[in-house]
Amino acid sequence: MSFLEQIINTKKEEIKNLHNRYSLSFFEEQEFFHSSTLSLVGSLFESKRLGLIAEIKKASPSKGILRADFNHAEIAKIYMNNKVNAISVLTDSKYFKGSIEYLKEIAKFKTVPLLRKDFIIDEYQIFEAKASGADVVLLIGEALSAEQSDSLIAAASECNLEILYEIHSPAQLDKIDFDKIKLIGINNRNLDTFEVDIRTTRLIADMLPEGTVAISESGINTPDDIKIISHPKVKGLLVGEYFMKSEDIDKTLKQFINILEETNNEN
Ligand SMILES: O=C(O)c1ccccc1NCC(=O)[C@H](O)[C@H](O)COP(=O)(O)O
Repeated sequence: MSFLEQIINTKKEEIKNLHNRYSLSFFEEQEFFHSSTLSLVGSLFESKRLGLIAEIKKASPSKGILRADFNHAEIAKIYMNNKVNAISVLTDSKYFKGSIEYLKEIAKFKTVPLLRKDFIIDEYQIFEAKASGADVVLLIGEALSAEQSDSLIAAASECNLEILYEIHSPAQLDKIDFDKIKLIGINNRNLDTFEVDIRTTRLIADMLPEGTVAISESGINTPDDIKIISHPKVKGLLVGEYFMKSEDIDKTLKQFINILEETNNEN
């Protein structure tokens, strides 16, 4: 069984519990379910530099615990104070030590769009995301059939949530309905082997149709990485581990944003 299949099996169990515990009306009764959302796409287009989605990620399956003194709310405040374009909140508990509660708490003081980062395979997870204050949901192409994709896209649209549709190989492009999907996450990490190759971004960005915007995800640390990723269709980066491992997240983030601004001025 591949690692992704293993995660999806865990999700199926979690979703059974979610269905048993909550009715759809429970989500509809939550305050966030009816509040307006913040636009990641809008933020990327308004940005004068390459966009940045900074991730809140306590642990990863490939590296284990990334940050011992982890405090989701403090990290979120640092990200917001530095005006990142969005915050990605890992809500998977088993493999990433995340929580949907982190998303709910951060949403109470959000000033930038929040991405629910999880392995979404069921509409209930979309309704839960909206009820917890998310603005964007991640859909992972490799984890979904065409039918599942269609119903999740419809549910996200019903909830007024934007979609970041993630792929990590050119073969996964064939499944995408580009009339509905405009924001593509190109994951430089192979989800089964955990291998990272940041050249994946340009390889796939070259194949995207006009009107599509890409975010490069995973394994991004240095100014050289940013240069290798640079491509007209790539409007943003998603960075987790690099910030999580920093002794001083605020300082590291400021330096990173300076590099993004300098890179922009050079182009
Ligand atoms: O992070 C992992 O090890 C991982 C393993 C298997 C599936 C997904 C995984 N990560 C999810 C992500 O996409 C990353 O958290 C995100 O792109 C940030 O990557 P990084 O900057 O390398 O932390």
